[in-house]
Amino acid sequence: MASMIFTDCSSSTTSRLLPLARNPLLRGKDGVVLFRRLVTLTPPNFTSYRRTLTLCSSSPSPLTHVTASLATEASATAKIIDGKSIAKQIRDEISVEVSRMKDAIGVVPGLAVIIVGDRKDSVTYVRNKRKACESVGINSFEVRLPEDSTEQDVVKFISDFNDDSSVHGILVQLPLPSHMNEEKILDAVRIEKDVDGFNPLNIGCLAMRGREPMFVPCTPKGCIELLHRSDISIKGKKAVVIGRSNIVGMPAALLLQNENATVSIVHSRTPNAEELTRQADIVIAAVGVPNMVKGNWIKPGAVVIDVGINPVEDAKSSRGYRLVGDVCYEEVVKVASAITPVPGGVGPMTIAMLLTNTLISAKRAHNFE
Ligand SMILES: Nc1nc(=O)c2c([nH]1)NC[C@@H]1CN(c3ccc(C(=O)N[C@@H](CCC(=O)O)C(=O)O)cc3)C=[N+]21
Repeated sequence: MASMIFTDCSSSTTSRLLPLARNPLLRGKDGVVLFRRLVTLTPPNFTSYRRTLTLCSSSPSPLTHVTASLATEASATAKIIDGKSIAKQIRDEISVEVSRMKDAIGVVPGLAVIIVGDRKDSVTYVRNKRKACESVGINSFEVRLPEDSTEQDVVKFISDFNDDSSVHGILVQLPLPSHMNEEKILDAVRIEKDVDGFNPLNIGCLAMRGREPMFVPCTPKGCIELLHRSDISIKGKKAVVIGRSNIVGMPAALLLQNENATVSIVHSRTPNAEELTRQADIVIAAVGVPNMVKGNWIKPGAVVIDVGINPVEDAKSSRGYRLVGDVCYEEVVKVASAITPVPGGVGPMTIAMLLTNTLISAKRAHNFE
């Protein structure tokens, strides 16, 4: 018997995406659509959330008597963690602080962003960052260099910003063109202005007990802030981070550990990734694979933070694509107790944390409490 699940977020099995009548797995010999009872390979307590197409019974005949019923068993739905509105709240708090600082000592925080090339997504993010700065009264400086610039060109601008006292944060938009050495360029940013927190010395401090990092990297910091502001306690919880990147997975795991969670990191070479993830009370997914984390990876009642922002083709969207997370939202929303949406989850928080770090940097530079 075919084992199959119909969901809107299946990414791996093409047959799931085919319309029923064209799907050879569901076609009877004579071309009549043959519905089968769908068997899911999930433990019994996971079956309730699944929207299974329960059709016919194990005896397929007579074919003329085909009945289809869409059985949707009622089940709890996760609380949606609204990153967009939490980020707005944070920007409002930053605005207040920026004004207070300006009134008290006449200093306005400044953020410099360097972008090389014209990747559509990078241009969008940089524009969003500029708008966010404007909305809170932070000065923004933007440098856009052509794709064929040299490393020296980029480093020259970084050096100028390093020496400019009106700039408190410097961000080099990633990814850089492939002919550039990313490490070398990022190393040129003074650690006191590295609001991304990517400097290895900074990561070292983040990892060590009793040390204070200069800046906490924005995306992982945004994830933790979402948990705090949603009154989700981390202490003593089992957390799984899926993905081990330098900019999200690894620092996210360090932060969770610092919050006294017991942390596992699951990655592409983890043989039992699903099983480990299923034990977690808190899951942070940061792999960059659309819809990878299915409903049956999640323990009922777990909290799920989806860091993925994967563009997938969508002719219906004006941009020609839409964004999907690393988590199969439609499935997981029925199992988890709380979940972040994509868009509108972690993305806006990343930018809010960038503004926070820029404010922290300006306050530190001027000894302003
Ligand atoms: N040096 C550096 N620092 C970064 O922090 C950095 C970077 N490079 N390179 C690219 C990634 C990605 N990133 C995002 C920020 C905001 C949204 C965001 O606001 N997303 C919106 C949707 C935006 C849209 O609709 O396109 C949302 O999720 O709701 C997404 C992605 C920062 N990054």
